[in-house]
Amino acid sequence: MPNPKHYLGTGKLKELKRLIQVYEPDVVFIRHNLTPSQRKNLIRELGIEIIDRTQLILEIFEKHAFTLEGKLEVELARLRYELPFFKGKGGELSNPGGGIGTRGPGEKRLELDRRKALQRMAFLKKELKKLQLDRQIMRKKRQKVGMPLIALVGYTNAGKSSLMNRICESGVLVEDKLFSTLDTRIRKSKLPSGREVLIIDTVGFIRELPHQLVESFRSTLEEISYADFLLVVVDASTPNEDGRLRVINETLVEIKAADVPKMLVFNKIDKCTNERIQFLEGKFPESVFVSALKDINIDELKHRLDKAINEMRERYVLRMKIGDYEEVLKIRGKLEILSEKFNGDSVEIEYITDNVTNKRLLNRLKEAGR
Ligand SMILES: Nc1nc2c(ncn2[C@@H]2O[C@H](COP(=O)(O)OP(=O)(O)OP(=O)(O)O)[C@@H](O)[C@H]2O)c(=O)[nH]1
Ligand SMILES: [Mg+2]
Repeated sequence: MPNPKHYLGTGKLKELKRLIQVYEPDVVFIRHNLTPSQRKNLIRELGIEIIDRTQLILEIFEKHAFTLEGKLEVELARLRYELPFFKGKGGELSNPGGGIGTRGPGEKRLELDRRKALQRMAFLKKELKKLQLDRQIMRKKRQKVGMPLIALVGYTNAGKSSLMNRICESGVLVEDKLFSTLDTRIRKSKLPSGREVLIIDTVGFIRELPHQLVESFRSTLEEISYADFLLVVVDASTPNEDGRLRVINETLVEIKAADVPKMLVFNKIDKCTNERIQFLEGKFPESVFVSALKDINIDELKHRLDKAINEMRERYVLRMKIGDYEEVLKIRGKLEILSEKFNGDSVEIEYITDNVTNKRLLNRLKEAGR
């Protein structure tokens, strides 16, 4: 049972004090989430900076916030996290000058900070709303361009960014105005069949992401659910792949991306023994084994990706007004039409296509307000 005052029990606290005396660290990291008062009490008790899980994760996200939206999200999350620290003790702040608890200058400052923080948070929320709209527009433009969007997902340090560099044309960022300067994590790649795809790098999943943080980064993570295909990147050289895969799948469910078709990519095989690779191959026969660093099997990965995207072909039936049929005919070449049934002012068509094209078609019809 964690001690409510310090989080650590008296014995642990004593031990920690001794360790601090011996090693004189600059900071102590607690691998759990502390309440503001626990952190305050610990800092007071130990006389040293204390960092808890949420703070550490915030730092990681800060490091990864390439986009304006990401940066604002991190700032908002940090303020949300820090807000309770601005609070004074038991009601003193809400009862200015009253009774025993006359406020000192320090508390006044705290109240000021708190008000400022709340103002800033309101501002950030407003800005984020605007950016979300921009993102929607961006997404629509991207769909019009018609390239499938492939997201690299997985744990931090699995090698997603390295893999992205390998798969994509020599470091060219997709800087087309279409994608705006907001999102520089998207790059273009040409697969062996000549099909062009967009690859998006994402922030690594972190185990037991604190709930308030999932909330804060929802829009960044949600982008994954709009991808047409996921490459789930796993570091093959570290054990417990099952645990990591479970967390990845749970996170994908949480961000509503569980239904996106995906392929498992084991990276860093240059660091693995042959036995380890054989073991994983036996366990995950559908996956691809690569080394982004040593450029092993990257061509194979591209071929498999090509094939997977082409195979996402299914049979669809769509009924619509005859007037809307022109939208369908615009991309007729990409549809294998099996039948057309005209009935009054509507038409029912049955066709086969890949689901990227189909999704795009449905979006077009939706956009046209139909
Ligand atoms: N040995 C080996 N190291 C690799 C390989 N791929 C990536 N790395 C190393 O692994 C580390 C992490 O690689 P990144 O590409 O930054 O990993 P990431 O998944 O983008 O990490 P986050 O952005 O933090 O989520 C770097 O030091 C890479 O050089 C590989 O195939 N083999
Ligand atoms: Mg990365």
